[in-house]
Amino acid sequence: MLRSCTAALRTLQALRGRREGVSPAARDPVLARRWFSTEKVIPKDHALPNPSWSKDLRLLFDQFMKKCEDGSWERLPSYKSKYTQKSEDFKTYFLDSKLVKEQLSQAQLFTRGYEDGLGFEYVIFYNDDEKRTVCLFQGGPYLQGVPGFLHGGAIATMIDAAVGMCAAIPGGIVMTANLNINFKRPIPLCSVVVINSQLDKIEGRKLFLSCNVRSVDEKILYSEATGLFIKLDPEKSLI
Ligand SMILES: CCCCCC/C=C\CCCCCCCC(=O)SCCNC(=O)CCNC(=O)[C@H](O)C(C)(C)COP(=O)(O)OP(=O)(O)OC[C@H]1O[C@@H](n2cnc3c(N)ncnc32)[C@H](O)[C@@H]1OP(=O)(O)O
Repeated sequence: MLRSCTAALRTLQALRGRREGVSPAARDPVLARRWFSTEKVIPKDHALPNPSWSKDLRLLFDQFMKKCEDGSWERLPSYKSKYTQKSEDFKTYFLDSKLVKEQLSQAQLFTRGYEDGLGFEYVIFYNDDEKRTVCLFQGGPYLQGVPGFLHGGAIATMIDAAVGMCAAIPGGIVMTANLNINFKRPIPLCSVVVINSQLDKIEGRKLFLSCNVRSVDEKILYSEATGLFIKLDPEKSLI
């Protein structure tokens, strides 16, 4: 069975421990054909070490992989994502789903758009009991802002992605409504930082999260953030 289209959502669903509604394959014959085809497309999981990873990043990765052994933590795979199950679910929120499908077939995840080591190198781990994620992030040379330091937009992007995953696992289909960041210290280019995200509360469709970005030795607090994510209303179109 074809797995490439479903990997991202399956991970989320598995972590959430439940499946909701009718399967998209049951609704979409094209997707169903793809799922049941014998063709095997194995997408590259980018949340794994590559030669550009620094010693710091590898050491932290190994430490968290150890924590995964008893099941308390889970490494979240990450794909450039041509056309994923998540896209399929999002499709229902757009008016012209055919057009969106064509566009999505070309789309790539923003944070995975660079060659290894040049942009966003990261891996996210999730702890379901504590409803929190830890993102290990090494920002490459193409993310420069002030010379020698990471661009604030790149930091915001990575915070959004990390906090977003922390919201999406319990919340399902969510979008960022508000992201508030205090940049306290500049992050040196190519250094490794740890982005800790925490789900604080859920009120109806609203998920409130907080986040901090620290150095590997935890001595430097680079940024702090809060985020509001909204679970999308299936009755409302996004556009
Ligand atoms: C993130 C999951 C992805 C999982 C996929 C895995 C793969 C890869 C991972 C990548 C992770 C990337 C993460 C990136 C996430 C993003 O950046 S999303 C892009 C940026 N965000 C947007 O473009 C959203 C634009 N806004 C909207 O579309 C809408 O405002 C909304 C959908 C957010 C909410 O609209 P609607 O559903 O109509 O809700 P409302 O009725 O308006 O509001 C509901 C309640 O929320 C309160 N609220 C809404 N917005 C705000 C706000 N900005 N601040 C404070 N409160 C807000 C609103 O008052 C309502 O509250 P009550 O119910 O009345 O109490």
